[in-house]
Formats: sequence, C-alpha cells, structure tokens
Amino acid sequence: MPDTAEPAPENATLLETEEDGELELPYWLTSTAEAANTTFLQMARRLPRLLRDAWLLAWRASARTTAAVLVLQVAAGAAAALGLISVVGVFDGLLQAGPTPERVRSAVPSLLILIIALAARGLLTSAAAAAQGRLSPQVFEAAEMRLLDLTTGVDLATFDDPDWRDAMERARDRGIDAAQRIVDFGIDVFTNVIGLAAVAGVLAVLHPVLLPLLVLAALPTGWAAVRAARLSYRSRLRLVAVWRRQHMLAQLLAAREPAGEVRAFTVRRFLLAEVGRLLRISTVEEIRVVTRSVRSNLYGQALSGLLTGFAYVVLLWLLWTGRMELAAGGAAAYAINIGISRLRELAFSVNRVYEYGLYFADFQGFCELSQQRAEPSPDLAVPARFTEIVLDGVTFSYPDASRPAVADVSLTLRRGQIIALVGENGSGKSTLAAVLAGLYRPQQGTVTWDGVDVNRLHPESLREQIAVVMQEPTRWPFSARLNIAIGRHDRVASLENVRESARAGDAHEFVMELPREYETLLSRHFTDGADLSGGQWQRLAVSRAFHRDAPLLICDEPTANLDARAEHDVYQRLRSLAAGRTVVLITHRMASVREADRIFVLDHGAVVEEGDHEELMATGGLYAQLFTLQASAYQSA
Ligand SMILES: Nc1ncnc2c1ncn2[C@@H]1O[C@H](COP(=O)(O)OP(=O)(O)OP(=O)(O)O)[C@@H](O)[C@H]1O
Repeated sequence: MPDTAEPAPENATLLETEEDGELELPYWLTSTAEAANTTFLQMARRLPRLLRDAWLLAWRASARTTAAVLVLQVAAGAAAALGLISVVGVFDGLLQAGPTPERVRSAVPSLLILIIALAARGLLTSAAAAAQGRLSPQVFEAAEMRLLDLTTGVDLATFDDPDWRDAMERARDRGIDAAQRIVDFGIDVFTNVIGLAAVAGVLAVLHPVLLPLLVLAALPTGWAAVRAARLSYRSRLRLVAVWRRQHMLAQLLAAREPAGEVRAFTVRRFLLAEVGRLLRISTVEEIRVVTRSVRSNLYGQALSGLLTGFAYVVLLWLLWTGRMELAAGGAAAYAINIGISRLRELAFSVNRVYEYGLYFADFQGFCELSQQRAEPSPDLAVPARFTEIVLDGVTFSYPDASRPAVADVSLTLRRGQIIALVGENGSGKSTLAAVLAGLYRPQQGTVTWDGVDVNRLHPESLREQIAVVMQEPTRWPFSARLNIAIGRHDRVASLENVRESARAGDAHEFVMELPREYETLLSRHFTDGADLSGGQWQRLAVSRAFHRDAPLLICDEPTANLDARAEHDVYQRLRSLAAGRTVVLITHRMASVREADRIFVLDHGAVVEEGDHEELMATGGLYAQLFTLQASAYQSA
C-alpha cells in the first residue's frame, strides 16, 4: 500500500506544502484562480455582477415570482421604516411635560402606527419568504434544464473536446446547486440592503451625523466578512481539484459496474485509503479556513462593538448639548441597534454570494461555451425518401488529432443497396458512419442527399431519416418495451408493433423469458430491474433500429456480441429489410460482407479499394488478404 494512505497529521496545512502535484491548480482553473487572487476592491466590484447574474437567472426561472419577492421585500422595508419613524412619535408623546395618563394618551396614535407597521412588516416578510421558497426550486429546475438543453444541443464533435467536457463536469458537479444558492443569498443581500436603507433613511432624518457613525461601526464587520469570503474562496478554489477526484472515486466505489473489479483486484483498501487521504486534505483545510475566519470575525465584531459604543456616546453628547430631542435620541438608539443586526446579516449573505459565485462562474462559463458550440440548424427539411447520398472528398479530424480519421473519401450510396465498410481497427469505419449519419460535420468535402448539401438541412430532419445501431448501444434504464419503442418515441406504438420489431432484431424470445416480459425494467439499479447480456442488449439495439423504420440504416458492428446463429438470423433480416432502403454495414466478419452490393475498404481513413466481393477478391488487395485470412482461420479451426 502506498504511503499516501497515511492519515495526515492534524495540524498540517497540507495545501500549503504543494508537494503533491494534485494540489496545484490544474490548468483549467487558471482563469478562476485569477478571479480569486483579486484585491479587496476588485472583490467588491465583482459583487454587483454576481447579483445581476443571479437576478437574470431568477427572472428567467419565473419572472412573476421574482417580481413578487422583490415587491414584497421593498414593501417590508417601507413598513420597517414607518415603524422606526413612529418610534419617534411614541417617545415624543411619552417624554412631553404633563401628567403621565396625558403622556400615554398622546403616545397612543404613534404606538398604533408602530404596531400596524410591525405587523405589516411581519406579514410582508413572511409572504416574501414564501415567494422565495417557491422561487428557489424553480431556479434549480431552470438551471438543470438549461444545462441539459445546452449539453444535448452541441454537436457530437464537441463531446470529444476535453476542455468542453471538463467545463461540463464542473458545471454539473456544483454549478447547478450554486445557481440556486446564489439566487437565495442574492435575495438575502437585497433584503438586508433594503432594511439597512430604511434604517439609514430614518437616522439621516433624525440627525445627519448618525448615518456616518453607523457606516463607521459597520466597516470592521464588512472587512471581516470580505476577508472571510476571500479566505474560503481561495481555499475552495484550491480544493476543487481534490473534491472532484474524491467525488469521482467515491462514485466509482458505490457504482455497480466497477464493483466486480474492485473485489477481483482486491483494490478496496487501496481505493478507500485514497478517498480517505483526499477527504483528510479537505477537512484539514476547511478547519484551517474556519479558524482564520472566526478570528477575523472576532476582531471585526469587537471593533464594530467599540465603534457602536462610540456612536452611542456621540448620541448622548448630542442629547446632552441639546442638539437633539430626547424622543429622537430614543428612536435613534433603537434604529442603530436594528441597523447593526441588519449589517451582520448582510455580511453573512455577501459572504455566501462570493462563495457560491465561484461555482456559479463554472455554470455560466459552461453555458457560454455551449452556446458557441450549438449545432447550426437551418430550416430546410430532408425529402421523405432519397435516391442517392453522395460523399465527395470528405475529410474529418477529431479535435486535437494529428491526422484525419476520415481522409478524402468519395462514395455514393443508392436507395435499396447494402453497402459494407471494412478495414482494420482504427481505419475510420465508425467515424465515416457517423459522418454519414449526420453526427459529425466534415471539415472538408461535402455530403449531399439528392444533390442538397446536408449543411443546408435541419440536422434533426436529416436524422429522422436514419436509424443507427451503434457499436456500444445505449442501455436505457427503461422497460424492454420502451427500449425498443424509443426508436420512434414520437409515434404511439402498440405492443404488437414492438413485438414485430423485437422479432426482426431476434430479441422477442429472450424478452418473453424476462420476469415481466416486455414490461420488465432493464436496470439493476431499481427494484425488480433485470439486466441483460451484452449480446441481448445488442439484439435490443437492432430491434430498436428496425422499429425506427428509416430509409437509411447504419449498423456499426451490430453482431459483434452475437452468437453465430443470432448473427446469421440478423443478417437474413437485414437483407429482407434492405428492400427499398439503404443499409450501411460495418463488420469484421468478412462472411457477412460477401453479399453486400458494394464494399469499401478503408485504410488510415482513406478508401483504398471498392467493388463487390468478386471484384475485390480478383484484385488480390487488402480485402482479399483479410477475407482469406479469416476464411483460413475458420477452416483450420
Ligand atoms: N472520439 C474520438 N476522439 C478522438 N479520436 C478518435 C475518437 N474516435 C476514434 N478516434 C480515432 O479515429 C481513428 C478512427 O477510429 P474509428 O473508430 O473510426 O475506427 P474503426 O475503423 O471504426 O475502428 P474499429 O474497427 O476498432 O471499430 C482512430 O485512430 C481512433 O483513435
């Protein structure tokens, strides 16, 4: 076991030693790191932007509820101000000359206003809290939907871009939660600012010197709050990499798929130790940050306390020297008290806004990036049935790849043909199939459907015409029935339709043996869920493609996991299905390719041979070599 599994000493500030490369800021965090290494003033300038973004998010989630929260909070602030002003009237009444019953009587109207204002404030604050309670989950919902919408709206090649994937994972990890929190705390900031404005307004009316005194008393608390925010902001930034790694490992340890390997390779203790080490790092760091924040807060509060005391002394001096009425003095003391508690709450919510701002930046960064990468969607729709698809000089490279995966390929597919793509591993067959399926846009060359460039067609309308059996078909955690019917989810499918497709894909028999037949849930993650073998999943995928009933069927090794009999059956059906349709077949089983109308042999992304089986065998090239090799292997077996 590596020595990294040793628990860290309690007092070590592990993150400051930086011996572990993992704790250095990864390259993808550098821009956020710049944001964290900002001065006090720059931090202060960030606040309005964060609040504006929170406001936009809330407004998009529900304009009505957001407006309700704001109006109610402003009204509550106004009621609070009215309450404060009526305190002056109460003191005024009570402190005037004359017999006590007379004084009480003259204080009653103001007292009534005070009671009504306090009650109104209570009601308005509760209504605002209720509206905020409704808004918060709506923001979460909107943020999650926006993220998924943008994720699924980018073109497939973007998924191969590591920077985008990284941004996506960070946004998913904490970004959505941060979006919700930043709105919550943004509203709290607003609420406290309104409350404070009410207090400040009243103090300014009572005596102009009181307002600067309140601000002075607030400064140390504000300083402590921003300092604590900066400390935790920086520390979180440094911990993000550790958290992500710990989170990923913890998820792997709890997932079904790696559970077998975790045991078979006896890596349980090793992985637990690694998770423990990462947790320890963040625990030690968090304790360190909390200790320092508490210390700053203590200094801030103590100084604020002293300055508040000073404010009261000035107040007494104003009264003593007759510069202020006793009634106004009483109200001012009350207002200062409320103002200080408002300030404390404001500091807390500003702190939280900064904290969540870090993750919220991930969310927004990802949204911007994905909007730039969104798939273009021109209006032109594909004709219902095509006669010819032509690829002319098509070249496609993956992001950051040194050489193209498909290089200068020209070929023609006609309606009703079975086309086979063959070649060794990595020769570009799957990539070419994805280009044909309209999933990748070639950087050079054109793909035309009956003479129309696919770039001018709406991508979804193009894909409506295509059914694909992927090399690794998706195992949808739905019922067997829905796993097939999802091939045409927009069309109501009777069980009989689904059965027909299942028969065509050779899935019917095993589905009937499942505990609840077509209604069996195909996921072990749920109670009563069943799992299938690799070959059975593949048969379901073939059935799904049959069910899609599209004029172009692309099969990327549809039989790789099938036994010999199932493979034979599937190909027989593919052939009968090809009538009136075009089938593109990718397979390493050369015997299945034999009867294709046209065979294209790929090598390093380029088509090196083409023809039917006889023609290619006669040429004696790569195809003949591959075919003879496989045939002789079977014969000698
Ligand atoms: N998502 C990807 N990102 C980057 N490179 C990729 C990606 N997928 C494939 N490649 C590269 O593109 C080349 C062609 O791969 P492709 O999967 O098209 O080959 P193939 O002929 O289908 O292989 P196989 O027979 O193994 O399925 C390979 O060099 C591969 O490494």
